[in-house]
Amino acid sequence: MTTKKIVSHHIVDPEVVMPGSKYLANRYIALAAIANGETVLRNLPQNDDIEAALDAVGKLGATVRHLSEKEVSIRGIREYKQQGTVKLNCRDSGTLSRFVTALASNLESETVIDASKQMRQRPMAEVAQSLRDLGVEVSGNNLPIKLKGPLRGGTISLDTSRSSQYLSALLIASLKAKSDTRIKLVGKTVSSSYVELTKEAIKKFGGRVEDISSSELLVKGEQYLSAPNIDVAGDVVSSSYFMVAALLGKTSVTIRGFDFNSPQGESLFYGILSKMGAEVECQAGTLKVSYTGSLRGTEVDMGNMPDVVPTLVVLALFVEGITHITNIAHLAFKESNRIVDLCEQLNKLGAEITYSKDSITVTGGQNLQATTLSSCHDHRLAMSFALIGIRIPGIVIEDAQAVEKSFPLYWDYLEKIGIEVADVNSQLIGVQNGG
Ligand SMILES: O=C(O)C1=C[C@@H](OP(=O)(O)O)[C@@H](O)[C@H](O)C1
Ligand SMILES: C=C(OP(=O)(O)O)C(=O)O
Repeated sequence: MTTKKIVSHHIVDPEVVMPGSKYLANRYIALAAIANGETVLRNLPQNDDIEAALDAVGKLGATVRHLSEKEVSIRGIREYKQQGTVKLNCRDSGTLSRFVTALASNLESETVIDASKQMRQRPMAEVAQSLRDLGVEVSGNNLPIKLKGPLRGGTISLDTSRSSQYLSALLIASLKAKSDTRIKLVGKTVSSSYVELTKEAIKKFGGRVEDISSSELLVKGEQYLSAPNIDVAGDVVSSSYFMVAALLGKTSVTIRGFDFNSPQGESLFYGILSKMGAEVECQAGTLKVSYTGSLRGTEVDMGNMPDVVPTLVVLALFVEGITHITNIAHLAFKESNRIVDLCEQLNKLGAEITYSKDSITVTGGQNLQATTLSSCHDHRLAMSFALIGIRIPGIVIEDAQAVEKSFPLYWDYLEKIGIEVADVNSQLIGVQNGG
């Protein structure tokens, strides 16, 4: 386990360029794996989730070749049948677990899909049941799951009230089903902007998803898919940490190559910051966020911005007044319970935070004490908690290697913008805490 301490900072108007989006990369890798021919992906992020995704599609029969550090070529699966049972490990990736389970259903051979202990706890039943309804033999409702296709197509009812990833997974996999797939949505789709991201990615490969109504979609089977070259745009969620770092450091940040056209809800995070009093300038691919002297709390529905909730909660600790975040019940099913774990950790600082099943309320401006916080093995908690050190030097983050999931170079990026990060010997912390 790695432990990091935020020692001090001297952030002055930094400029940053984000690595490629893991969200887009996950979609392009899945689609390239079932495309007809070869796809070259450029500016691919290097992280644990993406390594696991490339490994998984390779095992399913796609040909993966690394052309350079950030460039990979994927030739789509030609034979939808493997010799013997294929075993896949999705590590900590929820997106991959859902996407690859659906994709593997196109194979007529057997696949066993497993993941980390943490991922085994996250829900999969909705995907498993839908695949059964589409003709796939599926054992189990949580990982590890064993399945044997093919995906025949048909009509299903899908509950998307815990995760949009189920729908994204089925939309992608159904493009290669033996016949048409009709998906009737039950319950309110959470994180719906991610479904738009999926539809856009499918379009890039020439695929089609038809919206029959707001709660029914149709995907024609055996579609021809092709996208020879794709540049992966910058990660909008990763950029949130640098915006908040600048505001806490009472300075500005310039983010080059920001993906303003992204349908992903989190791409509008800067709008919340502007409402809180930050100055925001958007200009031809460049986003600049500046501190203007004061920030105030806000009321915001973050149903479509799940992954930047921890970033906003950390900022809210240091602004005037109350920040009330609503519509986030689905955060309970992430790498950690991002309502309970996030708030319980921050309460250790002496923060005034309350939470309910679907909301978080933070009263800013409290007197906070530096202490040790656990990331709960959640990369987003680790990255957000580190920012607290800008205002309260001495914050220690345990299980800091969780960042490898999406942003292994995070600590280096912080150093580059002027935040001093130290490695801590965990035995020493035990002594300091009397442990
Ligand atoms: O489709 C995706 O890439 C994702 C969808 C969201 O999940 P939910 O739909 O489960 O909220 C998001 O939180 C996750 O990090 C990635
Ligand atoms: C929730 C996340 O990812 P996943 O669901 O793919 O594990 C995330 O990146 O914050």
